[in-house]
Amino acid sequence: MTNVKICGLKREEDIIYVNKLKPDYVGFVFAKSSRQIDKYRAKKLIMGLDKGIKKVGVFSNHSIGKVKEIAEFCNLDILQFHGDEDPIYCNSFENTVWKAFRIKDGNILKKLEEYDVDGFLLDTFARGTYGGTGKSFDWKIVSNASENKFIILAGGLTSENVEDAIEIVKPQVVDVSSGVEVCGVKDFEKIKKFIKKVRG
Ligand SMILES: O=C(O)c1ccccc1NCC(=O)[C@H](O)[C@H](O)COP(=O)(O)O
Repeated sequence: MTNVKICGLKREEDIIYVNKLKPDYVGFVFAKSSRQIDKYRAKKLIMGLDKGIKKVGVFSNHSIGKVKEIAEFCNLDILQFHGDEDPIYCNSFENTVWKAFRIKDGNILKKLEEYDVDGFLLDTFARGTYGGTGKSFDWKIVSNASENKFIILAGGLTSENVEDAIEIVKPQVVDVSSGVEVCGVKDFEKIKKFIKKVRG
């Protein structure tokens, strides 16, 4: 079964939505973004979150000390590194680590082999931004990646395309942000439809 991550929660309403709809993971963005929140807001939201939902912190080129401080303060389960973090950086934490790779073409696949992390998040390359673009990439490039790696597929997923994406990539997790938003905020019906399409 493919698990679901809903990324970029910011509001109390978002927590109410996910507590009802029960994705497997939710993401809090500490990277620079319109979805960025600080550790105090994240902790407040996490206190109201259903205990069965795993909490992912999204970082981008933060110092190791800063990540550890936020992870402990917010009691994060998973650290997702969306910037230019190298393998040594990624192995500096006790938590589960997912490293994001932004796909432009097949050349990036060699890069994955340099990392010994718990999950490989495959997202779309877009110049000048690290994630949350709402743009998808050619999934055929990574169609074999989940044979020997834990793959989180991201980038422009929606309730309309997620079934095709799962069929081609067979990821362990699908990750969505823009595709479940209306006017920049999370939308209950869109999240519901997305999860229904993934779980059947
Ligand atoms: O979501 C952001 O704004 C963001 C900004 C900077 C780094 C990472 C970010 N998001 C990480 C995620 O896990 C997103 O869910 C993923 O990039 C997919 O986003 P989308 O294409 O909007 O579904």
